[in-house]
Amino acid sequence: MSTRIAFLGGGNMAASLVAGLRQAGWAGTDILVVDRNPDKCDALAARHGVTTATSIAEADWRVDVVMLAVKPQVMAGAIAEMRTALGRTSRAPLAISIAAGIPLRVLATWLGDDIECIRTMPNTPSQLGVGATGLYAPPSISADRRDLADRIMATAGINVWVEQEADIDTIIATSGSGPAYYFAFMEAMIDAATDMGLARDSARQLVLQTALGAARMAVESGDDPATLREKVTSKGGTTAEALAYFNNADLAATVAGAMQAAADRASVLAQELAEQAADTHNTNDDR
Ligand SMILES: NC(=O)c1ccc[n+]([C@@H]2O[C@H](COP(=O)([O-])OP(=O)(O)OC[C@H]3O[C@@H](n4cnc5c(N)ncnc54)[C@H](O)[C@@H]3O)[C@@H](O)[C@H]2O)c1
Ligand code: PRO
Repeated sequence: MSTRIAFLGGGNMAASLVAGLRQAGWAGTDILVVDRNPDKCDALAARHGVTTATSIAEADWRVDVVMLAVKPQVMAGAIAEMRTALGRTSRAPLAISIAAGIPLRVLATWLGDDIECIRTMPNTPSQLGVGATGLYAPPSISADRRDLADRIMATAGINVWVEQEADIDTIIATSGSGPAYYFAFMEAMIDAATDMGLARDSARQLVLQTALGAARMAVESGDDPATLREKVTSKGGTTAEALAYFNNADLAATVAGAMQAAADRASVLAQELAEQAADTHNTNDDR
């Protein structure tokens, strides 16, 4: 029997995952996207043949899996609406969160006792099937449900399971936000080559193909990145000059600092949402 998946939120990341699922052969009719923005729904329906709904209340929630794919700041409200629409169904779907910075203990207060949740952190290259996803499931989740989450996220690229939830914050800082770091580096190189005299389009082609070539070598050659770097670097040559400049500017410390800032932001977000969840709980208790 087919597995029906709903996306709560049909934005950038959901669109990437839907593309990965469709490319892997998942039937469009088994995918429901619920997004209040009709343009997002229309675009996904036209491109991938998925079913869509612009209202959480009116969507058909008879699904096996719900991907929690709205922004962290609006997740509580969206889940509350979904919960009402779901009612106390006899067959609660598995929830898979892709949200940054919402711990499972907070999601549990929003989802209720009967909906189990697995936490994941995918990235946007999922849309090409070359994504990287980190996953964490609490010990209470069955092997079958873990396998289901693994099968779904594997349509997006590689999966890396972690044993403790705290590692998800490091994954956010590594592969979740990571594509943006590489894009920023590409932008800087294109600008520099253009400033140095190349036509922008030539600079763009050279920079992008170099990024693709370097990534493919790092993945496919069997050599580690340090060895590959050494193979480009002639003694007393041009690459050595550029790398010395990076070293003087402490590139490694800059990268480490940026990644720590991303992970710290995830914990701050988690703290804020935990406080918000506790406030809501207390307010409900006071009624
Ligand atoms: N973009 C990334 O690279 C990335 C990577 C990993 C994880 N994430 C996580 O994915 C989630 C979504 O991020 P995104 O970048 O796709 O955001 P986005 O803004 O592109 O998408 C969110 C979508 O949710 C919809 N939405 C908001 N409130 C809604 C509601 N009440 N009912 C129905 N739809 C509603 C919006 O219309 C929007 O289309 C976030 O939690 C983020 O942390 C994003
Ligand atoms: N994009 C989301 C953010 O910037 C989560 C990781 C990538 O918060």
